[in-house]
Amino acid sequence: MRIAVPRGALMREALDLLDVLGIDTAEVRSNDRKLLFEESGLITMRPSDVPTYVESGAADIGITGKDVLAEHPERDVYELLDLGFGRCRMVFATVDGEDPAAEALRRLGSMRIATKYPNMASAYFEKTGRQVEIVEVKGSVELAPLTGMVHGIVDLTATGTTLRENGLVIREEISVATARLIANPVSYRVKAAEIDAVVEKLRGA
Ligand SMILES: Nc1ncnc2c1ncn2[C@@H]1O[C@H](COP(=O)(O)OP(=O)(O)OP(=O)(O)O)[C@@H](O)[C@H]1O
Ligand SMILES: O=P(O)(O)OC[C@H]1O[C@H](OP(=O)(O)OP(=O)(O)O)[C@H](O)[C@@H]1O
Repeated sequence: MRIAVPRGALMREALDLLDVLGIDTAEVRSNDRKLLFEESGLITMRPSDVPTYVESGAADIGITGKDVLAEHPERDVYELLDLGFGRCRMVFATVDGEDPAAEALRRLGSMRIATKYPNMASAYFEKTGRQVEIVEVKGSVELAPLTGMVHGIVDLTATGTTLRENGLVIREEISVATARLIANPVSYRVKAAEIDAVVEKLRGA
């Protein structure tokens, strides 16, 4: 079985869980440039690429954040288990003080919002009846309102440090995300016993 493992924030705890399954993660832990580990069946990648590899069948199962899955609901993967770790919140934030986004809405009838999650952000503001123009950025989203490029951001926060260090405050909480175990639908049928055994072990872990 081939398993897609997220690098970055989710990696250490994902590998700890794979240890529970009896998979040897030592080589992955000791080599942060190599990507495919033939013996253990592990392939490592950015969390946002995990559903792509799992949907294509290049990996049978994988671990990624709920936020990644929510941004791309069209991906044909099964979500099997909430793994509990990697907990963070998707929030709407602006600079501290008088809310520039509310002000823009009043003045212009619309606000500019920077995010790495354009689909989730659009859906949220549509649901709450506000007109927005989404500016997609690839990272360090907190910079966008500080430069005057946008009136607010939609981004993930865990400790709140990045928001605080950049003078931003949470105005609204949109959702909570944790790491999820996902599977390729065909793999799930063909390797049902093996994948069910993984789910049971991880549920107990
Ligand atoms: N404090 C946090 N900030 C952002 N993401 C977090 C945090 N805590 C846990 N996560 C989870 O980790 C994932 C992001 O991990 P990481 O920051 O390593 O990726 P990235 O470098 O942003 O890569 P990608 O291009 O896939 O977004 C998120 O999708 C989320 O599920
Ligand atoms: O609330 P905190 O604990 O400070 O964590 C939140 C920060 O972490 C993430 O960024 P990441 O390090 O993934 O970099 P990025 O902004 O380039 O995606 C997220 O996008 C926030 O910027």
